[in-house]
Amino acid sequence: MPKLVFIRHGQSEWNLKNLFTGWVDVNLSEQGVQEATEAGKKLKEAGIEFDQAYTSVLTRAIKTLHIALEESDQLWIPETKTWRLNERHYGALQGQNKKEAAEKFGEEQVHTWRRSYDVLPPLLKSDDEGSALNERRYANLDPHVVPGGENLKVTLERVMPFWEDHIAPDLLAGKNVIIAAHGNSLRALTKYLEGISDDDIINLEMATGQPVVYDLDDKLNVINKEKL
Ligand SMILES: O=C(O)[C@H](O)COP(=O)(O)O
Repeated sequence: MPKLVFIRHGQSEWNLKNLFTGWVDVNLSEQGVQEATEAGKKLKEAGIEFDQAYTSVLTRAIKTLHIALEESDQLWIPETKTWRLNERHYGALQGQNKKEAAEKFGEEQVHTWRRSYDVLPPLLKSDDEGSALNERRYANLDPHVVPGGENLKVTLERVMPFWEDHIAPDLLAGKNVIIAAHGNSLRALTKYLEGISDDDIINLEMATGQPVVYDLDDKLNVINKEKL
């Protein structure tokens, strides 16, 4: 029975400042490093041995993975980084303070932007200097797939090809997999894996730095879910 572990990155510097982050590449805060270290200790205590790691191309998730793996003596395992596991792109909200946005646009609007399944945030234009099109790490992508803002639905749609092509085949081959990613890319995968409805997904939160361990059957149905 394969095990699948999701871990949202530890607290980031922008989580600490309460800023919309999305594809902006910010570092872990001191607390975030601590959370990742704790996560690694818990994985070690639980005796979970991984065969493969996946993460995004964003520093906060990569570092969380490395710290947790090092702490559990598994830094050597194969790992793959992909933009498809990035945080959802928060469009023109990126860099704005979440509390100030709620004062400006209203609590309800901001909650809808943050948690609804299919409402898009205000989009970032492709000629905006903050556009991901200006970043070397996305230079090999077809510019059409580089988003200017995503809702959870679009995030799920860009995560799924990677799940189908890489993660699911590993699990079907019996490998234990860890995915270190982000609040919303992991909410999208959780929705898929647990069959959560478009309405109910609004209530799902991912804690920073907390491993979520799934036992799956040989058809990748969830047998057990445990938060460490
Ligand atoms: O991108 C961000 O701002 C956070 O990592 C996730 O934010 P959210 O909880 O507002 O979706």
